[in-house]
Amino acid sequence: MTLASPRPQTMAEKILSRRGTMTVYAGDLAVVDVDQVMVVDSIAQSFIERMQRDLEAVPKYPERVSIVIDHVAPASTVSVAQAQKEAREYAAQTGVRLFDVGRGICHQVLMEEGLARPGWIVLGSDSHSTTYGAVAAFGSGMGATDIALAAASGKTWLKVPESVKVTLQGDLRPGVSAKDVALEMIRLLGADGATYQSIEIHAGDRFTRGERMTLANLCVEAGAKAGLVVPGGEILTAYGYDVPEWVYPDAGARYVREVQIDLGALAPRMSAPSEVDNVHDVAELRGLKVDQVFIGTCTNGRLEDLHAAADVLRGRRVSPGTRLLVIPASSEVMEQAMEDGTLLTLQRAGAVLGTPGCGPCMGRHQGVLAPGEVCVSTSNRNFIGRMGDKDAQIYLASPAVAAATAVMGRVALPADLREAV
Ligand SMILES: CC(C)[C@H](C(=O)O)[C@@H](O)C(=O)O
Ligand code: SF4
Repeated sequence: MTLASPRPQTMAEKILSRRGTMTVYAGDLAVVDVDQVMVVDSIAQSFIERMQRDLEAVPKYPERVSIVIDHVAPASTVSVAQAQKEAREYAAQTGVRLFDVGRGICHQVLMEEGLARPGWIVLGSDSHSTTYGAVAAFGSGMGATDIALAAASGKTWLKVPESVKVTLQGDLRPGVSAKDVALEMIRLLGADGATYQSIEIHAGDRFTRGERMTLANLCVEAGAKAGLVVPGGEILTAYGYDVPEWVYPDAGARYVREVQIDLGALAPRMSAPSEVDNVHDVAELRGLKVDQVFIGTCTNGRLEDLHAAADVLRGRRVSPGTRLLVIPASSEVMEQAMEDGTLLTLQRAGAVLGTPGCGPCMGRHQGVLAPGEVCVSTSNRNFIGRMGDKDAQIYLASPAVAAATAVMGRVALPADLREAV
């Protein structure tokens, strides 16, 4: 650890300095208190084994540990059902929180439950834990062993990451969304372009909490350790968060790389197989025949995403020969979408609605792809074999583009539908 000095700090350095109780810079090893530890169903068995067999420990602060049954929920096989049963029993014995089948995707649930807050350090057994950066929390994914150590001790150690500064300028044109910005960011940085770095996104007061989640979520696709969206204006306080002064990066902080994105110049984007940074304008891929469209996930399964899809699908039908799966990110999202009629609009358009959770995002159940099939998904990964067969192809896009594609049965922009009427 470096002795206190006046050198300006990045947001990651600020948060890992823990409210100014110490002063750390990129490259330092920091031992920090962890505010929340999150364990997903798929990792729960190894987590429990590490805790009980290797560490012979119980969670030091049970209220700081959450288990979420989301990736394969409801269970698809006997062994999955058994693992989930053990996770429930473990939660009952130790007093850690358990969010069971149907509550939703881990990152969405933690956010809704207020278990990620500005300045917090949140570790998850899931790579997309960078999502918590949406509310200025240092969120990071770790493996079962590190997660178990954090649960047992209430602390973790990590090397303070270098930071990349991404500055968003101007205003988005109509029809262009935070997902398009996120895909463009990954293209600019490259799939390994920010390995073990913190991506610090300067977005001003643009973007809702959900949109900020989309941006922070994709950061791990550039290899980032964390993705921190700097709170701008009153945006987070409007959601009821208390934003302490010490989370903000200092002017003059040191970045390893700086990138600007001119929002006004951005058109709807699409990531083509089989790397997330293979990003093109949707217009270039227009017309490609699509078998399945999936709207959901921790990237784009929120109410505003379902609204964007319903706006396109209202009064229209999914193309015969194309399947549209819609899976709300959480039970809260599902309830709101029921109340305001969004789900009815989607159902009437021919969508197949699923239980809140990860759905087919990582190819475990509820919509895996056959060889040769093409899927447009609002998720964050299009690797070979990600959603089923290795010869299936996945294109990543925004909910509006996904919805337009479902109507046309081919890659399309919402504007193409208006022309087709
Ligand atoms: C199952 C889980 C560990 C995995 C992850 O780490 O991200 C999954 O959520 C994914 O998106 O690939
Ligand atoms: S929705 Fe997809 S990316 Fe998100 S946590 Fe689930 S499997 Fe991972």
